[in-house]
Amino acid sequence: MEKIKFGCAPIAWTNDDMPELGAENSFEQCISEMALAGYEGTEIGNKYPKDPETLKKFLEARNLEVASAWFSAYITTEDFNEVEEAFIAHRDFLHAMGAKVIVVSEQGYSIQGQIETALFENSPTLNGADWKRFITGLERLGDLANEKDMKIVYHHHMGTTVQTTTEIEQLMADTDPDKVSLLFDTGHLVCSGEDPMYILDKYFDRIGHVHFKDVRSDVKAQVTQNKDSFLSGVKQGIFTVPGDGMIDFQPIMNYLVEAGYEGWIVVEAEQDPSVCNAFEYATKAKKYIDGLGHN
Ligand SMILES: O=C1C[C@@H](O)[C@H](O)[C@@H](O)C1=O
Ligand SMILES: [Co+2]
Repeated sequence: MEKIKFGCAPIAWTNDDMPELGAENSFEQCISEMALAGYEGTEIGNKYPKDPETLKKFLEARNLEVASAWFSAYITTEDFNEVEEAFIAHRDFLHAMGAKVIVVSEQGYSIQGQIETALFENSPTLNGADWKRFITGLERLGDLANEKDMKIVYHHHMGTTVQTTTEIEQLMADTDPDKVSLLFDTGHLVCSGEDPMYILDKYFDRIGHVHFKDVRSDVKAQVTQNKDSFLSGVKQGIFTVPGDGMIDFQPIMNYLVEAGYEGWIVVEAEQDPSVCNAFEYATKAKKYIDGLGHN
């Protein structure tokens, strides 16, 4: 792995959590615009070809690599054999695409997809037995990733069982660093009211993947006050690209560079592309990031 590489997530073109957002944007438009905006890699969206050879053809023509892709785990609520089977298929696809890390998020009890559930009041907490089941299952997924010389990077996320600093600390304390790494997502930390520099400094050695997402403070206040859901918040524009919201990315980038981070930084800013054009915002984000200094 050579130092830092910059990728972009397709969620700004078409949102897989709400496919009506950006339904008009095609897969080819999405990857062509990412490449044109100056990115070297992409994560994977639902419109991407499922066959690795076909996908490689499209990406190689645009000089894009696959950084990773999200896996929704239901360790706490579903039969683990099924979780494992789905994970192996996902792992093998990413391995064939040359990715080194697998984004994992536990979605058992998650309120992330519930359009009517107030985001800032209903984040789930696991009881002791569920937490133990979660940790055991997650480490098993880590073993499966290691079989292919890959690692899982756990995505802390609004409205899920691992959202807050305390929950991240618990997860890090209870898992083997050789089996479970951390994904550092600036947008989710700040949206939740956490201090991203604290997490970055404390867990730098465990961070294997980075999502750069910014937060609009006025929309966050509105979503909190109106008791809106995560999805409703996204539609209203709670997230945006780095440099367009309340987060100061300079100290974050300085830390990553000075500490010698090697891996992907993926710009991931889900918002309504009919309001905030995905290409325009991806370009603006890349310019902002380049202005911070890196590599
Ligand atoms: O990494 C992510 C993937 C999305 O599906 C999710 O909802 C988004 O907020 C995110 O950070
Ligand atoms: Co993310």
